[in-house]
Amino acid sequence: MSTTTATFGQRLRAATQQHGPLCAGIDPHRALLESWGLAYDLDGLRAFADACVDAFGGHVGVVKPQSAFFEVFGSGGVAILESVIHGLQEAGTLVLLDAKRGDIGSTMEAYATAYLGDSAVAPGDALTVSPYLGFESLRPALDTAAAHGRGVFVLALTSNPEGASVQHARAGEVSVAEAMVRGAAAENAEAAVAGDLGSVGLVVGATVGDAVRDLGIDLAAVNGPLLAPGVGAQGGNADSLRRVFGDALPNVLPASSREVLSAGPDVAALRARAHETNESLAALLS
Ligand SMILES: O=c1ccn([C@@H]2O[C@H](COP(=O)(O)O)[C@@H](O)[C@H]2O)c(=O)[nH]1
Repeated sequence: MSTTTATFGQRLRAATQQHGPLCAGIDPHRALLESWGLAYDLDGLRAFADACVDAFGGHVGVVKPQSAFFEVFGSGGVAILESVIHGLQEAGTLVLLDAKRGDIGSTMEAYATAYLGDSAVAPGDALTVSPYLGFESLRPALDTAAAHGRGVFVLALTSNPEGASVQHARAGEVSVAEAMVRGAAAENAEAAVAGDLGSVGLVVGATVGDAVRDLGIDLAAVNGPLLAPGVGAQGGNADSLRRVFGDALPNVLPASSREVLSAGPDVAALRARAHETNESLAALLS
């Protein structure tokens, strides 16, 4: 008897239909820990992480821990990141690990195994990846994710102003960003035929203004989730999401870290902020 595993795209669609589109970030900055009255050390990191898991687990569809803020504490920080991933998943929340990995074949294979394989210590449901060694260099992550019902989010038009110098550049006929759109759309073609959301997403910042229009990019053609960081602290809001995404708004996963996290340390207040943000985003995207 064969069993079928739901794809990441299917799981993500179900999660956002249940809870709303917000992707809540967990970014334990020093300033945030201190504003919560926590020390910037492993104990403070653990307390911060536990509060986020309590507040978001089972209440937010998808959560994005930023790996760097855990890695900075060494192996103890990585262990806390692993417990965050397990805690959220046990509560039924999808985890998009923001680690932006990207390398050549054998090394990319190791990253794919480490973050997306079934033998990984704490595999995310999806991983952010950097395509600047070429879209096809991501093949091990694309294939490992697909084989295990997981997803990847490929950087396309990042929210930082410096990104344009690389991502708007032309590579032959098309911009670098458009090449990522084409790559993701090809990976999602089968899901599109089945009427499902694909499992290969793109990262397109909420702050990129008219770049999508100016570069002639059709984001709806991706048929995959569009992670939109930059909501809140970086200045992105409902108007900017409309301006950037247009027809592709239904596939947008707006991401916000500092704006949501600033409601802590009280778990109920943090959860309430996530609910309010989700409600206003759901009204925008519906
Ligand atoms: O283009 C990108 C890609 C990733 N990020 C990440 O998202 C969060 C944003 O945090 P805020 O506090 O909501 O500004 C952070 O982890 C970034 O590394 C991004 O901002 N832009």
